[in-house]
Amino acid sequence: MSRSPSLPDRPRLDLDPDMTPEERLEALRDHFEQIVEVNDELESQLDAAKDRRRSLTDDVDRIERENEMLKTSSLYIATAEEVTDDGVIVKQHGNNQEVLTEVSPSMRERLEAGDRVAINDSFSVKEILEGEKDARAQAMEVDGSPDVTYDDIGGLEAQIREVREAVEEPLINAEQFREVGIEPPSGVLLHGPPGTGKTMLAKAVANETDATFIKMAGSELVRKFIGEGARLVRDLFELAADREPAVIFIDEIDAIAAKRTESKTSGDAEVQRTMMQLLSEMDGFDERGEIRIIAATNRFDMLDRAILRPGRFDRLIEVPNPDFDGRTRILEIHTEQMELADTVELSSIAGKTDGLSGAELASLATEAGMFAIRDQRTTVTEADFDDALEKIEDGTEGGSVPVAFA
Ligand SMILES: Nc1ncnc2c1ncn2[C@@H]1O[C@H](COP(=O)(O)OP(=O)(O)OP(=O)(O)O)[C@@H](O)[C@H]1O
Repeated sequence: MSRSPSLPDRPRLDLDPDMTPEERLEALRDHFEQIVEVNDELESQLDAAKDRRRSLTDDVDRIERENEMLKTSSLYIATAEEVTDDGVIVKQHGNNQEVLTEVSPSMRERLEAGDRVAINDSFSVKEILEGEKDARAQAMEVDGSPDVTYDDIGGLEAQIREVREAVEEPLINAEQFREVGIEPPSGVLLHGPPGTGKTMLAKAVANETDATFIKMAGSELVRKFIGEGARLVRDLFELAADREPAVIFIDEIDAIAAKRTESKTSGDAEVQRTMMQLLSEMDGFDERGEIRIIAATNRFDMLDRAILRPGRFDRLIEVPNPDFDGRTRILEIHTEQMELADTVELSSIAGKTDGLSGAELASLATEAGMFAIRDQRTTVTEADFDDALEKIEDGTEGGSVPVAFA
């Protein structure tokens, strides 16, 4: 810090009684000039001091802001790896940095190895993230033996054929692919409107190949597990390797693989990291063994084309809303267990339901059953289907899409 400049000496007036009036006048003039000089000097010192005060005030404001930011600054997510006598070893997510840190005795009592914790810049454990212990379990749906079969899927014969060829064959006849010397498609992307059977297709392939079905929803990765997307994608592939043969199903992939937008918010950076992790997992996937990847989207137009390059999601399968035959078959499937009146013509209902998805047709069947129950009947009539259709159409017009009962 610079020292304050010293004050100028106060001018002295020495008047000798023996002085002539002229000499006295001269001395007074000199004294006056000295006073003016000192005054100028003091004024310039005052200006400098004011400048300095302004700059110090700016510094104080800046430090106060920084202090405020530090007090409210983000915490990082880490896993407590080991609780030792010397402290706790935590591993920060994202950069995998491991540090030994101290915790308060009360926190230490509650902390167990494997807990997810929030740490600050100096790695102090600020919080134990209860209930979120196993993000991996929450973010992924693992089904060792899904019970959906191809027969449960209506109206998607061509899509079933393509999925079988792209996913099932390479899993069952891996050796044959090697002998012929061709690479099976890396990933399959199912795209089409919501509720058309994309998830069912992925589950049916896993069922048919006795593979574990592992589902992860892209939207959840970016909404619920902020800051952990990339790690969870890595975990997903690790889990699939542990459980092979496995079918990885990434639903709503558009949430992590949308075209890059102009904005550069931290949220975008995080989504970007998650997508890069997915791409790198897929690119390093030659030695993957018996793992196949299926992704699904309702927003094909939004996808970043990088994920469609060869070696990534290079087999595109469109899964549209069902046509007339498809709707008839879906209605057959979903009314199989229902007591229908002999007069019910499913083809007639299919004729009235153009534009409805498989999920909406499933919902229609359930709603029709509800109308019969309300009327205390055990047999469902075509009028029940008409009432149900009206209700579903009202719901759709109001903006809410009916929920399908799987
Ligand atoms: N083609 C179909 N055949 C029979 N049932 C179907 C069909 N499509 C959808 N359904 C019914 O709708 C439910 C939801 O379908 P599914 O989850 O497979 O759709 P999705 O295309 O994955 O939807 P989203 O894009 O919203 O995730 C299924 O459990 C089933 O009851």
